[in-house]
Amino acid sequence: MTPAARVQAAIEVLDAMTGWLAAEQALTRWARGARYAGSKDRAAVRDHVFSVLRTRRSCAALGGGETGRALLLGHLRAEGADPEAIFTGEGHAPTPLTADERAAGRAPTPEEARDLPDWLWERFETALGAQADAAAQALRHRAPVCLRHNPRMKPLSQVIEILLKDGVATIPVAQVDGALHVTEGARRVAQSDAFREGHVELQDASSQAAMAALPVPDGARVLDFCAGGGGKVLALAAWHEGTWFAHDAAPDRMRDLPARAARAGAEVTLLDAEAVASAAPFDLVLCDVPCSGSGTWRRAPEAKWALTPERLHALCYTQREILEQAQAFVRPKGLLVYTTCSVLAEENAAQIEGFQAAHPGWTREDTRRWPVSDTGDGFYLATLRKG
Ligand SMILES: C[S@@+](CC[C@H](N)C(=O)[O-])C[C@H]1O[C@@H](n2cnc3c(N)ncnc32)[C@H](O)[C@@H]1O
Repeated sequence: MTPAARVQAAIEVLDAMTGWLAAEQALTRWARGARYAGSKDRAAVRDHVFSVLRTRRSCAALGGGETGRALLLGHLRAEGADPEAIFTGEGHAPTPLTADERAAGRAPTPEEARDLPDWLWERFETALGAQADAAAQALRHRAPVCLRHNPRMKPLSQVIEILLKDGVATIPVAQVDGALHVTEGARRVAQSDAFREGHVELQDASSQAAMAALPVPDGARVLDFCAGGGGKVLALAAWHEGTWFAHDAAPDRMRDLPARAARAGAEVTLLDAEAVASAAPFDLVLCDVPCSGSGTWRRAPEAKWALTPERLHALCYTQREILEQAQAFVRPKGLLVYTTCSVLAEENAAQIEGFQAAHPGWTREDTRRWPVSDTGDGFYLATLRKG
């Protein structure tokens, strides 16, 4: 495909999403009907679509509208590219720009340039103060790809070499032991020997730093109460000796966990709700709760446009319910750990304050926040000890 044909494909994918078809679904549907597209074409179309979604509001201002064509036009203008050279109508290129399209578009206002809905900007300011703008700006750019080294396998220096042989270049992340920032070949990670043999896992550096901050006693019985794919419990199992349990209200979300655990040489027991109750109490219960994902919106940029105050309210309700359920499974003097990949105060500090108000016997031992940065997502951690 030519660069212009890739732009046309991205326009079609964005138009298919206007009925709220998710980006991944719209891309898959397009790829099924575009057998001629190679992996580089698919990657380029995906990059266009995700770049637009991260910066949708400023692209709409620059392109003069919300259609796929206007958004791509705005994106090209933002990148300093010459839209006339792409919108040629030749081959599979987008048809030439009309006079109206040439005249449409303007520089984004400061509000539009943040690429956040206004109601969320207010929440960013409340939660992050002077750092709010940096967070909004960071969310406009592509996310870093990070790996977690498994110290139970080969030493880190050897693993870096093994990855390099498979075309994956990495550099260690400062201040996060064992975290590697992929600088080249991110799309080759899943096929690399180092990944298939369990030397590394894909995991954001902030999540790794948060798990590394947990005081897990030797031999602890640990329950990952919202385990999903198990990234958090697998990180803990790689660093500590303990007995590891995983639960999720949607058990299907744990379907990859046994294979991931086997690859990492870890043993994790999956528990349904009844089994959690009979296996309790635990020394540490981790609640990596469902959240707005506001610290990770550069990976899932549709979410920042789809979130509503009502949906946020419902998420906060679920988070409270989860804490309430999970606290009952912690042994006396044990730890309850609450984490989100959100930067919003109502999902973070306010939840912990609410919990402590309802449960005065618990002491807060630690609270940490990771900003959205070049190497990691926005992340929040609070550790509470039962009285
Ligand atoms: C943020 S995700 C977890 C990600 C996972 N810990 C990881 O590192 O990959 C939140 C998970 O909480 C689960 N969940 C939602 N409500 C729950 C509940 N009431 N009890 C337990 N898990 C719940 C969801 O199914 C989802 O898999």
